[in-house]
Amino acid sequence: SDEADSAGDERDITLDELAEHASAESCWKAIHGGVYDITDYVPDHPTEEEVILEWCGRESSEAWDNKSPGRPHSPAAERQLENYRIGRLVDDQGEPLESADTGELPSEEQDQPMEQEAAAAAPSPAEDQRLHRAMLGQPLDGHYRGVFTDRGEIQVNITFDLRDGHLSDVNFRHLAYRGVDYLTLEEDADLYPVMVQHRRITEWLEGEPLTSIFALYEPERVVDEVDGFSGATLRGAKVISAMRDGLNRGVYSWP
Ligand code: HEM
Repeated sequence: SDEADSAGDERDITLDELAEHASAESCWKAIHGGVYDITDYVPDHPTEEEVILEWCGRESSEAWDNKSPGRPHSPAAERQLENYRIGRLVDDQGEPLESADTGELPSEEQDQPMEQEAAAAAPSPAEDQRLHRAMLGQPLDGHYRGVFTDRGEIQVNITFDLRDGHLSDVNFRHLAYRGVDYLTLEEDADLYPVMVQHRRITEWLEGEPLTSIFALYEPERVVDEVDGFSGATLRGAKVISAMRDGLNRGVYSWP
């Protein structure tokens, strides 16, 4: 019967035999446990031939699953691939191999990358855009002023403009801590680098969406070390607080 014929066509193929078909004249690939003779398909593949030829004779599951990083081939491509199946990949003992590296079973293969992806995709608090939009609402375009005050001392007074939800002209009107006015520090002052770091914050925010202010909870994302002062010396939380104070007060003046 046909069924017996196609079952008979299914051969056990080792990595050594696979490796003998590594050219355009005879191009075999192993993908998730199957071996495919795609010699006739190569000219039809929708890329430069080199992209697909470099995998001839090799275990190619990684390449198949990542046309570009994270983008697998479509279900239509999978159906097409099955037309070229000639056997299954086995090790020297004749045991089926899911991929050349690990010999994992298909079910394990599928579970693991998804868990890893979910872990990698979970945003840190500084990255959670949905939460940030919920926290900020939809502020109007305009010019804003806000302050952060601690124990009676105004430490941060910041001004900024919003246009289409994006920041511009972010400036400190006042920046002080324990009686030291950072904005009037001389260049040779010990704390001058901290003022430089705060300036970098305002430069970094320029043109960014408003939600990006939350990145300042992790200031090392935003500023490098300056003369031995790390991002940790910055009080990003104060800047965030001052900006949110400005938003709460509402538009200070219209553009
Ligand atoms: C193993 C090495 C392979 C690599 C590195 C590779 C890479 C690519 C790339 C870069 C594209 C570009 C278009 C896009 O981004 O959608 C693509 C599309 C495509 N490839 Fe491959 N490919 C490989 C093998 C194959 C094989 C063996 C087949 C079928 C027998 C195939 C079928 C297709 C099809 C049908 C598309 C159109 C888009 C889709 O349906 O996903 N490819 N491939």
